[in-house]
Amino acid sequence: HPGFNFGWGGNNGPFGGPPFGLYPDVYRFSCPQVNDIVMSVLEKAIAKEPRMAASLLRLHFHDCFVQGCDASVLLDDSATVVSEKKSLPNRNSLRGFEVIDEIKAKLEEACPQTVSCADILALAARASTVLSGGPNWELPLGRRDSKTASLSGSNSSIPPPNSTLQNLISLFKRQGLDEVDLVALSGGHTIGVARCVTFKQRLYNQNGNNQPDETLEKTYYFGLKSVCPQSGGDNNISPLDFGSPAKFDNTYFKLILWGKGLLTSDQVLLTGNIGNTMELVKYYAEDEGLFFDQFAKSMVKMGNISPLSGFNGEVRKNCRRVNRSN
Ligand code: HEM
Ligand SMILES: [Ca+2]
Ligand SMILES: [Ca+2]
Repeated sequence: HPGFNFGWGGNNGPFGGPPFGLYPDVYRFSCPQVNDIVMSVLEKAIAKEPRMAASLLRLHFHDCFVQGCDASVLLDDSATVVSEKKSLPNRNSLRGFEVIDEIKAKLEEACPQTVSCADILALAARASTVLSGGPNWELPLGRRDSKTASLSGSNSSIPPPNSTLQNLISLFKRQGLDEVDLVALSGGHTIGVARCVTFKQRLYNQNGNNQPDETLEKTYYFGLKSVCPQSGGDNNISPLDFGSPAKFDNTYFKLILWGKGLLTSDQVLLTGNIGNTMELVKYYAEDEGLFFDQFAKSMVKMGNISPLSGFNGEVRKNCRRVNRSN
């Protein structure tokens, strides 16, 4: 939108946020250093703990799938808010909130009440991808923050790890995302880990017959059993991509071809037998550049799910709570 840069990202005045939807240059005048600040905090955080990149990427996903990308996921319980942090997909699982707080604090110092928490999540997801060796992309900004959260939405909209391919496709479709987006974005599992409780069913009772998932490669299966016993050990963790858990690459797709996808939702992209997801897994396993290009496009698409703009929402001062109305 050249010519539309009026500094609307300021968000302080009566005109609220950008009236023209999201665009990359929103903070050009109001907070030109926004990306540098995000990058510098994350460089340190990820150097200290590589997994933090994965946790932040996932945070943006879990935000966007519930009420859109509005930072609803960051709100704590309060008199008016029932937090999403307690939902089945989120509790004992989502992490990175302190790092988001740190970025927000630095941004409030540099450009008070300007950069929304929803934009911080989108910027942190991109920075995490880049710092892990993945693609960069031009990121539309100008999202505003919600005054509400949806615990029930979080429970119903985020796909569970034992989803069938049909289920995954329909949950993504509800967000305006297609099968290409589903396969590319699942590639986010090229970094990070999952808890035993999220893949245990595959090891011991996939179809209610007390048998493991047949699509699990045998040596991988035995390895997983040692991390994830039939009873107990629910919080033991295993990499989603054991080939390169801290590197953003296409190893995730290669492992799926070899029957070494960790979650049911990973493996069914190959074996689910609907549409062209199998071909897409093969393409991305063969051609990392193709995966990177599509991942970037699909991240922009996911980041555009129902943003609040204009007069809607607010720019929170503290990402964990809504601003006071008086
Ligand atoms: C396709 C449907 C998806 C399902 C069923 C799914 C499920 C899961 C589950 C069960 C975990 C482990 C959580 C835990 O053990 O506490 C996980 C982790 C993760 N997910 Fe997904 N996910 C999906 C899509 C995505 C997407 C679209 C992204 C981002 C683009 C993503 C990024 C991640 C990352 C990076 C982690 C690791 C987090 C960490 O190590 O802290 N996932 N996912
Ligand atoms: Ca949200
Ligand atoms: Ca990897």
